[in-house]
Amino acid sequence: MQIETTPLPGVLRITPQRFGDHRGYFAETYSARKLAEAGVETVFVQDNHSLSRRTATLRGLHFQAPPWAQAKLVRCGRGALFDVAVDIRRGSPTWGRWYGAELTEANGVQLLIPAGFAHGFVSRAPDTEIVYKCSSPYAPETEGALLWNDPDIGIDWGLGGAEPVLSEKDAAAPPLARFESPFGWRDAA
Ligand SMILES: Cc1cn([C@H]2C[C@H](O)[C@@H](COP(=O)(O)OP(=O)(O)O[C@H]3O[C@H](C)C(=O)[C@H](O)[C@H]3O)O2)c(=O)[nH]c1=O
Repeated sequence: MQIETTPLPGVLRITPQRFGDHRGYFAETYSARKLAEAGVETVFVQDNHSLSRRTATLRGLHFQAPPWAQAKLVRCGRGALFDVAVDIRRGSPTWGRWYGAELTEANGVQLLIPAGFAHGFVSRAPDTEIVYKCSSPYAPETEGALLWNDPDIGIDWGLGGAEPVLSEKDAAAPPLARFESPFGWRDAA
């Protein structure tokens, strides 16, 4: 399992080892022991799985506020997606900065996104399935959202001019300028 830092401190890029043979491949997609060896002690309590039927389906930017803030370990189970994390911790030196990576079933790459970051992704193939572990259970009363195409964040989703498929909630999310973050820079997750 390769665990690498990214240009956005706190967000990690994880690539599990794949053992290929004539049948296909095997990979440990989550290992508490290997993450702990790399200093990652996050305890996950819920697995999520969503299917996005159409290419350019965009879900995000979402988070849950404390005390139900969620760190996420994200991977693509089928198809391809571009996964994005945005630092929304007030006072953080990287406030409002984003990092994205292409996660595909073929590359097996994962992102570990700490609590205090908003998360979103856009599908890059039909019938794309995202699978991710969360460090807190679903708490809808603490859910928040940030506008996916806020120019002050400036995410390049790689849409190539395609109109994204959005939920009503996501289309109406506030931009950073009108956003009250529940996260402080040094808040515990
Ligand atoms: C997130 C969640 C949702 N639900 C139910 C609530 C709705 O009836 C239905 C769809 O929920 P939603 O439209 O919020 O799903 P997404 O737009 O994919 O939201 C997720 O997308 C971004 C990328 C995330 O990182 C979050 O996990 C989450 O916000 O699933 C649950 O029952 N449990 C849950 O943990």
